[in-house]
Amino acid sequence: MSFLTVSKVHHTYFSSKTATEALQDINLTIEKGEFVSFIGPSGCGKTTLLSILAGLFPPTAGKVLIEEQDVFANADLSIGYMLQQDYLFPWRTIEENVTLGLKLLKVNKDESEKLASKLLADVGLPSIEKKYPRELSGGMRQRVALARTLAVDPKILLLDEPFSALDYQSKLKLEDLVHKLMKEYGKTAVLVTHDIGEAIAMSDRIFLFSAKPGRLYQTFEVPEEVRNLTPFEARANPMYSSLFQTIWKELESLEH
Ligand SMILES: Nc1ncnc2c1ncn2[C@@H]1O[C@H](COP(=O)(O)OP(=O)(O)OP(=O)(O)O)[C@@H](O)[C@H]1O
Repeated sequence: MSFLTVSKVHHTYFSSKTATEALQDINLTIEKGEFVSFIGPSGCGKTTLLSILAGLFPPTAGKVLIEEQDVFANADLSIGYMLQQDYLFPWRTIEENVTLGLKLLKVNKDESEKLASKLLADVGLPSIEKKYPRELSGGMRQRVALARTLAVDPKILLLDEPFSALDYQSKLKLEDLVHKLMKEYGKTAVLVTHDIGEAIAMSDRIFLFSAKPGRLYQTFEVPEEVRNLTPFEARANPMYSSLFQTIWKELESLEH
């Protein structure tokens, strides 16, 4: 049995006047510890599927199971979400932001603060516990958001374009960091991105979706040689360039 199974998922958004079919018959599996990306033309349903994986709403039809449990029916399945915006609370210190989820889980204060310090060091931000979000750069704030997400030890991390608001250098650095930590912590992750290069550099597999309605069009396996490199190093590998060309052409054919 796979770690995560998406089975016969359809989703239609209904309003009083219209029905928009966002996803049609999506079937896929993700293994434990795998890093996968969802890519595809705008409107192909990437965010809709990620929201369904997060259990935010149920699909119109079909099921999503994590370790054989329905994600929508089991609110206690711990799922980490990282978005384009960091959503840090400005009036709370960095430590308070990182430990917020732990507080809800009733972890004691000493233990939470110890974990926050370790995670902040892991994301390359030691000794900033007592600072406030306004004192940090965008890249630093996203690192804090990553520490906050990891603090609750989620079974899976759902990453919805978490690097897209950053400048290019910060984006590359954060990609390397997320990639390294996901491997170190043995986490399963799903990344939604518009950036083919980012998908190849970070993932084990890439799911390409077509639009109107969103269907799973093709799956690409990233060659092992590329997977064994950091995202930064991967970009200089000839196999990366070759896969980039292939996916680019497929994506272009879907957009015309
Ligand atoms: N809340 C909603 N109500 C109605 N229709 C919606 C809603 N959210 C998304 N849609 C529609 O569902 C389809 C899929 O949208 P979704 O945002 O999942 O695609 P996406 O691939 O993430 O797009 P993008 O790459 O532009 O972010 C689109 O046609 C969109 O207009």
